[in-house]
Amino acid sequence: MSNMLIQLDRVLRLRMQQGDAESSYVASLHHKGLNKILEKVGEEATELVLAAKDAEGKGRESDEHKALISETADLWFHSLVMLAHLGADSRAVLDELGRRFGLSGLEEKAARNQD
Ligand SMILES: N=c1c2ncn([C@@H]3O[C@H](COP(=O)(O)OP(=O)(O)OP(=O)(O)O)[C@@H](O)[C@H]3O)c2ncn1[C@@H]1O[C@H](COP(=O)(O)O)[C@@H](O)[C@H]1O
Repeated sequence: MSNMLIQLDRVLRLRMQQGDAESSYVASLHHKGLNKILEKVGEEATELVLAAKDAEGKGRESDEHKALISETADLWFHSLVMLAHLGADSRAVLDELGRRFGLSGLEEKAARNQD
């Protein structure tokens, strides 16, 4: 899975460096700038919340679950475009998740509140 993200990061970076806004959606987003990218991230997050509400109680083969997966992919994709625009990529996010792996969220929160 992370291999797919790393390949996608590479394409997103290339589109930012040399993509044509007329023929590439990613290049067009970079061309429009951070505010447009953030607008898309916000829009996709809202669409995901609505899809998740619709998917509650439905089976994995239902149209609602297919929409849930599709909206999650849209949000991940636009978040990766945002990271690329700001000079970061999915590797840093995967490293952060790796750092957290096995660390209880509640324990981490308790340790933070002691600071
Ligand atoms: N994974 C994606 C991907 N997911 C979603 N999208 C596009 O995201 C866009 C936004 O979705 P919306 O439903 O909001 O569409 P919209 O209403 O037309 O968008 P706006 O007019 O509001 O901008 C759609 O045009 C989708 O096609 C993606 N576009 C590109 N990729 C990947 O990025 C690569 C490079 O893409 P290009 O730069 O277009 O070549 C592709 O090969 C893919 O791997």
